[in-house]
Amino acid sequence: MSAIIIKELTKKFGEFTAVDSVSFSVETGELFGLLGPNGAGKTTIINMLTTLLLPTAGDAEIAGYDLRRDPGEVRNNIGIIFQDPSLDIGLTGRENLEFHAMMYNIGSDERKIRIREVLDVVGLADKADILVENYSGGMKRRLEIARGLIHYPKVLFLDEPTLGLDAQTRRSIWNHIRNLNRNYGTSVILTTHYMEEADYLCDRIAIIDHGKIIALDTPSGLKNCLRGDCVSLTIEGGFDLISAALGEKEWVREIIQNGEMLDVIISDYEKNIPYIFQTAGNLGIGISSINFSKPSLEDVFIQLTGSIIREQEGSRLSARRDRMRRRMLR
Ligand SMILES: Nc1ncnc2c1ncn2[C@@H]1O[C@H](COP(=O)(O)OP(=O)(O)OP(=O)(O)O)[C@@H](O)[C@H]1O
Repeated sequence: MSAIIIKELTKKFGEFTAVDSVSFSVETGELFGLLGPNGAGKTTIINMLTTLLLPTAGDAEIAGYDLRRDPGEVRNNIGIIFQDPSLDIGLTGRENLEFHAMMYNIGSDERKIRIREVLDVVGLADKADILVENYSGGMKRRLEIARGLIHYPKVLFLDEPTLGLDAQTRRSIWNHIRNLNRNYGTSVILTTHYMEEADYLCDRIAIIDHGKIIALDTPSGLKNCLRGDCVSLTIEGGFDLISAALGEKEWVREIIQNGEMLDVIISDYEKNIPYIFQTAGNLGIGISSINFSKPSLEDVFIQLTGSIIREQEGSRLSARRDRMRRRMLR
């Protein structure tokens, strides 16, 4: 059964189309990612699916309930963790959870059980009685996740769950999201513009740009659509010899010489890389350095949109990595 079914969902703000006839389904128990740059339309999709925003056109079913006909039942069956923190920092973690559980009419005994349970899921049991104003950014995020779980939602929406957090905290949040998905079977739909996050966490990813889905697949399915892995060798001469020898192999897709470097685009590198060494050795060609890169989701995004995710435009990639990437994408 599908946790979410979306049919041609559209949102216009005046003349501007923020979400343009988007259709996809999320299976029960799936961890599904909406990946795209700032302004792509991810939050607008989440806001429509969580009944915060009326669609201009299209339909959706969430946890078996129709978005337009049963918005109340949709709300009862979902949890939402927003981009902007919405905790009461003057209360303790436990008090925040108490308050939220009461809003869902969860009785006092059951409340205690559930609060203990969700605190365990996010690893905050020993910090529950500290004021939230003394929590770190990562702890606040984890408390928000715990709060979103308190009424046992069938579907959990996470809008940029690790925005602005450091790498270590981000990884810890990822593990908590994975655990709750595995242990509770909660279907999760999250938005992110972090490629690594989508790759690490999601069973499937929809890449969104300018309000449209431009690709939808598993992370490996998305990456496999590219040309192959790039092995970049620095060798001391013998380019023609080694190119001819490697060029006979069916797993070699392309060989490009660039100064002292030879870029070999191959499939199945784990299996085939020893053969490259062996060939060079047999021909008496010395390899002074070797570099290897697999296609990343960022490469997929570049191929699909012709640009890197806009937030990352400022970060400079090394010339070599850039060059290798272009080889893989051609
Ligand atoms: N209430 C609104 N009125 C007018 N335009 C809006 C409104 N809400 C969003 N938009 C526009 O719709 C587009 C999609 O915005 P949205 O917030 O969904 O993008 P996003 O992919 O979630 O980006 P981010 O990663 O920055 O959150 C943007 O161009 C945004 O400016």
